[in-house]
Amino acid sequence: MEEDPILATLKILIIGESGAGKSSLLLRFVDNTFDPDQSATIGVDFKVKTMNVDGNKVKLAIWDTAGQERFRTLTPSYYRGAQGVILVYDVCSRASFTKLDMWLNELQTYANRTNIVKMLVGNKIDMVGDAAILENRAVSRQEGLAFARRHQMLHIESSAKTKEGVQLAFEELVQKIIQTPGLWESDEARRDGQLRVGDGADAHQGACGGYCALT
Ligand SMILES: Nc1nc2c(ncn2[C@@H]2O[C@H](COP(=O)(O)OP(=O)(O)OP(=O)(O)O)[C@@H](O)[C@H]2O)c(=O)[nH]1
Repeated sequence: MEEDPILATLKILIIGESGAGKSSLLLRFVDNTFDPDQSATIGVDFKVKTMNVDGNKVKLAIWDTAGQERFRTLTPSYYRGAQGVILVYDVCSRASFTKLDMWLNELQTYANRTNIVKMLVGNKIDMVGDAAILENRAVSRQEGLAFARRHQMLHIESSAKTKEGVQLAFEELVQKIIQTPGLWESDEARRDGQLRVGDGADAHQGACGGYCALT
C-alpha cells in the first residue's frame, strides 16, 4: 500500500525556565517515557517525529534547548526558521512563570517569522491534582490562560509524568501552524489540494476554541 506523502516538515522549539520540564515533555511526546531523574540539557537536543493531524502527515523536527543560561549557546540559529514554539512553565514555580516575559523577548528578538504559532504549557499538574497537595500550585490555571490570551498564545496544562495534555499540546500547535497561510513552505500542497482541514466551522480553532485549558 502506498504511504501518505508528508505534507510539511515543521521546526518546533521548546523554551522556558530550567527545570520546567522541557526535555521531559519532548521525551514523553516522542518516546512515551518519563525519567524522574532527567538531567539538565546542555546546549541543544533534537528529535524527529511524524504525526497525523486532520488527515495530514506532518514531520516535526523538535528542538529542546537548555534553560540554564550557562548552557545556552547558538541562540540565534536555534530560533531561525521555526514555525512553532512551546513555551513551558512549571505550575508549582512562580519564578518559571515570571520568566516567561524574558523568553518571549528572546523569541521576538531571534525568530525570523512574525506569525510563529505559540503554545503556552503549564507543566507538572500531577503535583497539584490532589486536594492534599493543592498548596503546591504557584500559578492558577486562570492566570496561565490570561497570560496566553494577552500574548496570542494557545494554552494547556500538562504533566510529562502522567502524559496528561502532552499529545494535545503538540497536536493543537501543529494544527494551528498548518492552518496559518504562508507559515510553512509547501504552498504547492495547498494548491494541489493535498491539505485537509478538520471538519466543521470551528476547524481553525482546534478542539478547545483556540485557548486550551484542560479541566
Ligand atoms: N512530577 C513531575 N516532574 C516532572 C514533570 N516534568 C518534568 N519533571 C521533572 O522535573 C525535573 C526537570 O525536568 P527537565 O525535563 O529536565 O526540565 P528542563 O526544562 O528540560 O530543564 P533544563 O534542561 O535545565 O532546561 C526532572 O527531575 C523531571 O523528572 C512533570 O510533569 N511532573
